[in-house]
Amino acid sequence: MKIGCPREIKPQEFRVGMTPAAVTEAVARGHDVVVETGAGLGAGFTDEDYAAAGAGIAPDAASVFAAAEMIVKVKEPQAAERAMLRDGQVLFTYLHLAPDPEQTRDLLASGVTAIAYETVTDARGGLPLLAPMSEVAGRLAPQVGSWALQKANGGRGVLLGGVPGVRPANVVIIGGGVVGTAAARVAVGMGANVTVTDRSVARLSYLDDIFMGRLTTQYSSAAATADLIRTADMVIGAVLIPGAAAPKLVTRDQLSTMQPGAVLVDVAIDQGGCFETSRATTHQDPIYEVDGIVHYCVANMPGAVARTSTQALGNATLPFLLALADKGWRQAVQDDPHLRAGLSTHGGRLTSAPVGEALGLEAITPDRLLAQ
Ligand SMILES: NC(=O)C1=CN([C@@H]2O[C@H](COP(=O)(O)OP(=O)(O)OC[C@H]3O[C@@H](n4cnc5c(N)ncnc54)[C@H](O)[C@@H]3O)[C@@H](O)[C@H]2O)C=CC1
Ligand SMILES: CC(=O)C(=O)O
Ligand SMILES: [Mg+2]
Repeated sequence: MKIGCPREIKPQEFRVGMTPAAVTEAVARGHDVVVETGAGLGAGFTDEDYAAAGAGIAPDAASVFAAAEMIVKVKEPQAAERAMLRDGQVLFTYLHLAPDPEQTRDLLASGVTAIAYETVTDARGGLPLLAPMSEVAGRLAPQVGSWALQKANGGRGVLLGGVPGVRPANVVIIGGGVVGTAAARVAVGMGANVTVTDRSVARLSYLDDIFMGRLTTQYSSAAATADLIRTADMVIGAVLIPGAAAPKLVTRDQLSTMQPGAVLVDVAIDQGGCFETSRATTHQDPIYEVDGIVHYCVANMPGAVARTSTQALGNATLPFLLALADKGWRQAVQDDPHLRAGLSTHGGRLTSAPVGEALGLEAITPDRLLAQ
């Protein structure tokens, strides 16, 4: 198969869809890989590294999109990229369609077969292609939140760990999955007073076990959230209902109950955000204020540590990428129900029920599509 890897064009996105190591494996199995010139530079991989791995180097994105039967990317295709997709082509990347009607419309209009990293599943109920980036974003969340808490950035001027004789900051993490657990690890390590909430008692029990008393767990309810945010210095939004738009768990009215200069870090922004006042920001301009509360809502947080993230993402995507290239998308998703869970559009049809529900569009299941 001809595999194409373009340079990411989302602002300040330095990751790349394939590492030279992934290229080597694909080429060894008889596939052709074409990489856009400069695609890996942000992650520390040069054109020479890709050429040595066996890739062809293309001068621009248009040549990559024209040549490739499968496009491998990181972020959801931007409008200029969507215009280059076509029927019969496979797109393998993050999509986050539920909060994004324009992208959904364009993917359907193009006829592309789009497989979303973030809804591919594993045998233990996890999301193996989301997890590595959630590990990164979770670790970054207290780091960027503590920067936003600094006075010069609009925050309340509170040091996360406090100092002897002065209390540490209160950090509330809503959602104790991969992001929430990684955020808790770093926030606890920085000396904050951490509370994690979740709707899964089993998950809270796991967190209680592994943190051995170094954080507090709380069942997530509207009342518990209202109570916790009043005294919070930082609230990290880390909930997920796979494929669906994030539930809004803090309303605008509630901001006035919070301490002025407190910080909201909405990691769930890529699924639309879990605070009513969240809107996606970029690494260039990451924070804004609403009613005295600082919001950090960068939808591609892992792009900030592009080398680590590219390697972690590449490790996770490689087996799926090889299956798609070796077998073709239809056989690959037929053979693997976990990869099938990522199938989002094909030939102008939406194959994700949560996206259909979020956007009011008709969707059929991947199983029905394959049976036709
Ligand atoms: N902004 C960014 O750059 C990035 C964003 N993300 C996003 O972060 C979010 C979280 O991802 P993961 O941790 O991997 O998901 P996950 O599935 O591991 O964890 C989500 C947790 O939220 C819990 N939950 C669901 N509804 C809840 C509620 N009402 N209250 C409290 N908890 C609730 C679930 O029980 C689960 O434990 C996703 O939207 C993901 O796309 C992930 C990586 C990068
Ligand atoms: C998961 C995601 O949206 C990201 O890594 O950018
Ligand atoms: Mg998006």
